[in-house]
Amino acid sequence: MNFARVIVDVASQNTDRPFDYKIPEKFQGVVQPGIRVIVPFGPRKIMGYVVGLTDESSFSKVKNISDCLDVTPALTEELLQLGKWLSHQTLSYYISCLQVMLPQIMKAKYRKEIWKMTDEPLDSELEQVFDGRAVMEYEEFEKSNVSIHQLRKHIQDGEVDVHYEVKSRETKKVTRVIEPGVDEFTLIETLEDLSKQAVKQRRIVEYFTEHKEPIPKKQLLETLSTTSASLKPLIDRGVLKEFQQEIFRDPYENHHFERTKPFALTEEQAAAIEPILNTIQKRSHDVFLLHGVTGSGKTEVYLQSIQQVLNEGKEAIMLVPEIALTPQMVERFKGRFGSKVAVLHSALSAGEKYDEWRKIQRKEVQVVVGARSAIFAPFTKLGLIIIDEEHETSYKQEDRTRYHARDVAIERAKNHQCPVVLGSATPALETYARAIKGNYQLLSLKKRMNNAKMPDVELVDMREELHSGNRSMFSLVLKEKLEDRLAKGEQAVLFLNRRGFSTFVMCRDCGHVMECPHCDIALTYHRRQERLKCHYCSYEEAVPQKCPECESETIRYFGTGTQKVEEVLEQLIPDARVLRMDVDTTRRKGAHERILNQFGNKQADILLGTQMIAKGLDFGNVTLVGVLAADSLLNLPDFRAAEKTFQLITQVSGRAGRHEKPGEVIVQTYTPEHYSIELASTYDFEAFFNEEMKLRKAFNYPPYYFLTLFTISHPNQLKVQEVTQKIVQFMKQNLSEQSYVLGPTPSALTRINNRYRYQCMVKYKKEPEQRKLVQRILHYYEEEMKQENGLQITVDFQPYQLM
Ligand SMILES: Nc1ncnc2c1ncn2[C@@H]1O[C@H](COP(=O)(O)OP(=O)(O)OP(=O)(O)O)[C@@H](O)[C@H]1O
Ligand SMILES: [Zn+2]
Ligand SMILES: [Zn+2]
Repeated sequence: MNFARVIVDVASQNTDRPFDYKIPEKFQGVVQPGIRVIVPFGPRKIMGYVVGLTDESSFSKVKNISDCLDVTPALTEELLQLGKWLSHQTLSYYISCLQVMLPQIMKAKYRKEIWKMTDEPLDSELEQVFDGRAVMEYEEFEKSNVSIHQLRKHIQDGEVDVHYEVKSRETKKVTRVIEPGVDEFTLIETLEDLSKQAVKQRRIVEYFTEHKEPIPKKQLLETLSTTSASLKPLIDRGVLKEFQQEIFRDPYENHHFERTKPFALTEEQAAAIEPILNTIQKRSHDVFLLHGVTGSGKTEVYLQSIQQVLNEGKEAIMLVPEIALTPQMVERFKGRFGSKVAVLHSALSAGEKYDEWRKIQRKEVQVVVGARSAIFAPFTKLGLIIIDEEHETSYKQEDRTRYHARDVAIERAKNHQCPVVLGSATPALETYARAIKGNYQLLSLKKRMNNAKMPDVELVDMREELHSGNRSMFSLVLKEKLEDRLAKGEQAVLFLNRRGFSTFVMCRDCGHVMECPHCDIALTYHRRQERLKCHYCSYEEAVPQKCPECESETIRYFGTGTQKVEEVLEQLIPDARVLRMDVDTTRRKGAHERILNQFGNKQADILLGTQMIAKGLDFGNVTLVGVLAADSLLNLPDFRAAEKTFQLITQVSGRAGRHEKPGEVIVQTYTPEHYSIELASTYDFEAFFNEEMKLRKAFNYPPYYFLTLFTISHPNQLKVQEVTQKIVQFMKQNLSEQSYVLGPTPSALTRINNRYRYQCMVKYKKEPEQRKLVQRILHYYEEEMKQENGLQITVDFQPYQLM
């Protein structure tokens, strides 16, 4: 093959196709689909992905590939195909889809430099900037007063040139390793030949008569307390070999994982796992929904399914939501499968992530446990994909390539002819509807382990609490129960939902709320620094002493943060030992784990936290769960608000009474009559599903209709309105009668970072031509979207964030 087809690292409509490059002699055989190369492109050199090889090119002037960045393909043939599919699904550039599948660190880094091409001094200030050097960073020129016209003139005169350097960022950590270079007998012979004085050499050879495996040089020298000087003659004689070996940064290096054995499955578990195991053995594709109440032993079903896959010599991907990827969770998989497991999640450093990814690529592991992007693990013999807590919206990527891991999982499983298992106690409405229709196979676990009861849920009406004179954020019952557990030496979990909930500052006299001057949104009060911050742009200011509107001094903080709850709790129950777990207390590496360990070791009575504690926790001594403000999600402008509320209450309640001791849940709410709260308190998923489906049907929402959301933004409000209006009209004209095109509507977050935001929402059942229409729109506005701070149009074919 003489030519390679390359997707270049430039995300634009014009470059969204393969370019042909000639494969120079020296790279023949090395260049193959999936490897990363460096190619000339216009005046510069950039990175690209080889997606195919061909003997002939229809272009007359074809440039050479400059360099290869990989020896082993970074992307498998299947992933190259998947990238194509992804780019069609999400209407993103192929290059963006290829990059989303690889660790961040493998993206190229570009450096722009200016090279002086003459020995004569330049007749401008640029000469001073060069300061006697032949090469300088482009940035230095930008910082100087030399104009771009001046630079251009020098370039035209051939006196300077602008170079683009491509750097690959990944670094492999290597170490020098020693191993025997001869067989055991020769080693023994050598030992006999060595003079008695060569004590150190003798010791080394002796060591290797007993140890055949390679050992890091440093470790060898330390173990035998010797030096390189004694090693060298042995290496020179060929008795020992020294070489470089790649070592992996293992984030779990210092952990000891207790090996676990499979449990004997309960009757329910056995019935649920059987069809999964059958499908694995038959090597066919199917999608299962494992609907199991919290604590019903879903994880054990996953573990034993994976075991089956390994027995078949195949590989498995296990997806877990980022916040549930706790050390406890990792331990369950490492404990069962040991070093066969790689872990991919965002808390790892870029280097660690790359190393975990390399273990997969080098076939050193057969199981990957990870968050969303682990769905792209470069396995070639996939036998199973599991998505735990499948309803979690974090499986949807919210920028650039807006993919949903569930869709990608199903696509990959089709490619590999293997099953997908979606698991949840509260499946997404869309998923459950498909399972009922028979598109997915429904498997149920209705009972908790050991037939433990689901904890009783008591709803506390906070309005009544207020009427009876209790102004605290803790109801009397909750306070009493907390004290009761404390007395018994049992533990409690307190959950505060912070999504859509924040501490804002308001004037009690005139009602003025402190807002961000760039975004139409209230500023959040940060107590530690006594500052107000915007969570959408980086704006911040000091807390004012007086109201900027009416000069009153009665400025007050509203809303509830975990810090605030902690303080109140300290006054309410001074003896309680409280651990707080939220973004603030878990920022440091390992903090998450430390807090959970402390709680597990009973060094605290109460674990207070946000979303982070809603999932995956499995502590037997927890017998009480309190939900402080159950309705905070309900008021969001989102048609999934009720669904999210139901899911969250169910998940949190599931943390209590998981082992021998029975559990209890207190849910504080201002709207106990809301069906999502009422039905969550009786664990009635079916009833909730039916109720919610009625509403979705009435308002034409998923799963009855599909949605497409356009978000248009620009600094000028009139401009945004005008463009949105045009898009609405265009879609109305071209879509079928059965579809609804809504808009232009200001987004719930109408202004972010000084940009106005409007929406157009399309509700449809079947529009096979829709993507083409959207493409035409994007094409039409392409020029305007290229301008800095210009028009932005994002299109989401499966929107979860509607604000
Ligand atoms: N067959 C079994 N025999 C004995 N114990 C089991 C069995 N299966 C699971 N368990 C134990 O029961 C507890 C609950 O199981 P698990 O955590 O797997 O439930 P889950 O359905 O994944 O829960 P959640 O959705 O709430 O996270 C765990 O401590 C687990 O080790
Ligand atoms: Zn005021
Ligand atoms: Zn802002």
